Amino acid sequence: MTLQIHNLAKHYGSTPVFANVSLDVVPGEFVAIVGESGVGKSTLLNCMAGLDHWDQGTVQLEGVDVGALNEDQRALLRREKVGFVFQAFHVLPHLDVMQNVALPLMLLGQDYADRVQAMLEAVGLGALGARLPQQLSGGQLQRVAIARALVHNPRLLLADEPTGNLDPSTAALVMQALVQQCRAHGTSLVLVTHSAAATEKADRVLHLDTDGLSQP
Ligand SMILES: Nc1ncnc2c1ncn2[C@@H]1O[C@H](COP(=O)(O)OP(=O)(O)OP(=O)(O)O)[C@@H](O)[C@H]1O
Repeated sequence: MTLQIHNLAKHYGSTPVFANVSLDVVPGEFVAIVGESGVGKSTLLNCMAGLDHWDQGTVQLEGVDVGALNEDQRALLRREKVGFVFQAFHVLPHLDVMQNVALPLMLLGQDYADRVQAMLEAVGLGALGARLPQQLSGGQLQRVAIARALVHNPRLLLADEPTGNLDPSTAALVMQALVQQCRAHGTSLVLVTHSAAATEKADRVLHLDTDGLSQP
């Protein structure tokens, strides 16, 4: 199992965000999570990556109990096993496209030249490696983020509203690249979104509300 969440509950102070969240994600599966604004979708995604703390329940990533790890151990697990794609792209402006995509491999101390170029070609950016982010369109920037998120072959990719800043046709191309690359790498994908179009290729669509995840 790539991800196992059991009975997760989270509060901010005395305000409950969600409770009773349980989810199993198998290798290569694409799960989309939808739900009203403010219901805790981003918070749940952050808990999956051990970036946020929860009050009750367990999160296991590839069989590792994330709640039992200290911050350094969580960071290491994340670096090896998880990739992220966010709405706001989060590419580093002073690094060129190749350097941005190489970052996860550099942090892991792995060889990157061939792998980065292959990843850029896979998302249709093979000729743009030397460009700076400011010289790219929104759709191209998000494809850089996808290449960077998958370059180290993580087991789980967490995508938080990855098409939120894109027009519908660019959004469709970005989702196609995201799903295609996850499938090609056997990477499980958990996507949080408001976009019905973005959920189209999902194996499962789940609805988050204050009392957990359910089929919509
Ligand atoms: N650091 C924080 N301190 C207190 N409350 C917070 C904090 N971060 C988020 N919240 C609250 O927790 C709830 C869940 O936020 P979250 O961003 O996870 O929701 P979401 O479902 O992803 O929303 P959206 O769809 O609008 O992005 C919201 O009510 C938000 O106001």
